Amino acid sequence: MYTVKTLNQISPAGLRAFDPAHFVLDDGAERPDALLCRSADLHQYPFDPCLAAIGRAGAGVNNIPVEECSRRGIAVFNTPGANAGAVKEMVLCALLLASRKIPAALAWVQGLKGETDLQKRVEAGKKAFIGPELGGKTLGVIGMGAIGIQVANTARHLGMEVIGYDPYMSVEAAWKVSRQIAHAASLEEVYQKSDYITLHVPYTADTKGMVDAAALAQMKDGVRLLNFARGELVETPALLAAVEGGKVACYVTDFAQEELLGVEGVVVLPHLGASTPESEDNCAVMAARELMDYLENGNIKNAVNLPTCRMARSGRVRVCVIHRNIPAMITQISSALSGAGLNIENLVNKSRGEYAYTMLDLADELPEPVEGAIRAIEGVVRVRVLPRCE
Ligand SMILES: NC(=O)C1=CN([C@@H]2O[C@H](COP(=O)(O)OP(=O)(O)OC[C@H]3O[C@@H](n4cnc5c(N)ncnc54)[C@H](O)[C@@H]3O)[C@@H](O)[C@H]2O)C=CC1
Ligand SMILES: O=C(O)CCC(=O)C(=O)O
Repeated sequence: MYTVKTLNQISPAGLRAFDPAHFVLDDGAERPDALLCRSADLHQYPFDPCLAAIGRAGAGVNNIPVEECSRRGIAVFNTPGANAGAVKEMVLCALLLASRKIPAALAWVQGLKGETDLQKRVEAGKKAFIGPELGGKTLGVIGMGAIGIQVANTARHLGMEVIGYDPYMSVEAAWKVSRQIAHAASLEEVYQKSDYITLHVPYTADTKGMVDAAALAQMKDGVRLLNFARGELVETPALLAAVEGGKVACYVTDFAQEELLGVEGVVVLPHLGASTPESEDNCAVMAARELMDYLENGNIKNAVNLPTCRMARSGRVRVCVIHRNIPAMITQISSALSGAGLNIENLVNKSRGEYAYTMLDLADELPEPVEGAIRAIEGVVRVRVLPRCE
């Protein structure tokens, strides 16, 4: 049995995906095999040595200390694209919120309750909320991943010109981009050409504060900026100064900060981008499946710190070794096995950056001393021995 502890409200569809014959969901567990979370901040979380995996039901993993997890041999999974549709829809809404002064107009009209001459007041007052149409305007999309691509492609249907910037885009992602989307060679190009800019990059050391005073200065006067990626991408004092000075006509963000609340020209949403039943189900089910396959079979799909790795089961036990990506690891592991007279039925080895992963299927049980010998090899981070589930 494997124990999984959840750290946020996870969709019941995801919880139901765990096979009760092999998995126990226990939120009080002190030594779980896996954690399943959404945005819970795990940077100070006391990881137990038993913990083998973390499933993030969502895209961003900035709430997880990924490097520390790698050092400890904890696989970190996310659910690429599973909530992209929900965020795309919210971004489309945000384009209109930013353009047509909808939040301010709503607040104003509500304040007219009980007034006499309501129609007259409305018709006289509505001129305060005039805002431009999206058609014919240029939208700059920074980060052409699962969300950015959907936003870019859909914005074309609103009659917008769209330019996308992503120097790290995968070939697979590129196939999904409409041919009508222009490619921006630099951030400067996006800043200078766009009437609307939307951010869809992960929060990393590289992207932290990327929208600072210098970036804002390059943008068009009256630009509308949308942030459904992470609050930390935008330097708040610089943004507030740009809103105050009219450089930014509107900032719509999904990330609440005290300084942003109540500011005219700033619309703050309570991290609602992925909050649809559909995307909560998608994320939770995908994360549950990733964790189950990893815990039971050692297969890795959608890990952010380990290579994709899959092998059909054969033999009696599977030995899964996370190790440093350095020479002679496979030789040493297979020597430990052959020295004990054990035959490797099948083997797969994949690497990703500093780490590599080797799975070996053995015809026989792995004696404890041999397991110990593999653990003792310099560069081995973690060894898991998985019996074949019936
Ligand atoms: N508001 C919400 O509820 C949600 C927010 N998010 C946030 O949105 C981010 C993006 O999500 P997805 O599109 O699903 O992720 P993704 O991984 O599919 O796409 C991210 C893209 O950003 C690109 N990128 C990375 N660094 C870049 C840089 N410096 N400049 C330009 N492009 C860069 C990558 O190449 C990739 O194509 C997540 O990391 C998360 O922080 C995601 C889902 C829900
Ligand atoms: O779980 C959520 O609602 C947040 C989603 C999110 O921010 C993400 O997937 O990166």
